[in-house]
Amino acid sequence: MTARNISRFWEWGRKIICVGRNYADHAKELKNAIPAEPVLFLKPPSAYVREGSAILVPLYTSNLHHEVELGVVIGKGGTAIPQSSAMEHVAGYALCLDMTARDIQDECKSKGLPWTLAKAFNTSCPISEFIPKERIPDPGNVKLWLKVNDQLRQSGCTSHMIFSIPYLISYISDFITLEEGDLILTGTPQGVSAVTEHDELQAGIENVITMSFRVDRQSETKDTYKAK
Ligand SMILES: O=C([O-])CC(=O)C(=O)O
Ligand SMILES: [Mg+2]
Repeated sequence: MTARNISRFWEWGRKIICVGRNYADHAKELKNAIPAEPVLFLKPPSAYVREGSAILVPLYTSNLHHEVELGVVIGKGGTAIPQSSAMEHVAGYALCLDMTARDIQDECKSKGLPWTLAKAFNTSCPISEFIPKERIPDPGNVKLWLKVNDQLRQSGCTSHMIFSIPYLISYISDFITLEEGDLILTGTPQGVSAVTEHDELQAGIENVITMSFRVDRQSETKDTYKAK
């Protein structure tokens, strides 16, 4: 048996914990209140998609949005981790997209239902290569950007996060035990917008990494989700 390698964390089948509304400009563009505590939701490991494969638009949405986010890869698990030692639990980072079926999310919000079908579908979590911790000495001050068909749509800096990475690790681990190989998506800055099939997405962490994905339509005709 070969040893597991954290640089292929997406193969481990661990949790993807997402933070929402962590940038005031994005909360504002969707007319959401600035949260007093982090807003959390989950994606399953089946949401991962790697460069070379396409992001598939679910058949039930007509408004699939991109959200570029810094991902934090957990290297050492823990429960009730204090903020002061939170960074010792980080193995590295990944550039991530939190693909969101915005129309479905709006509907779930209005009905008071969970966001699962809006956020957790197959290919809803495109990720870059693993970025070792040393390559981002200050994760609280990196620039994220995203282009659709060469047009800049999102450009933000992690210094504008409402809740810092140590705060998020500490907060989450009070409720959900963090395990080696878990990924935390830290929220998106403003500029989210719709993508459709044949679009080309490019995203980057300035001076660290870039990645690209194409968008395709789901080929199956099975559409079991009934919105009405
Ligand atoms: O769907 C949303 O707007 C919440 C979210 O994921 C984010 O802010 O990154
Ligand atoms: Mg998000």
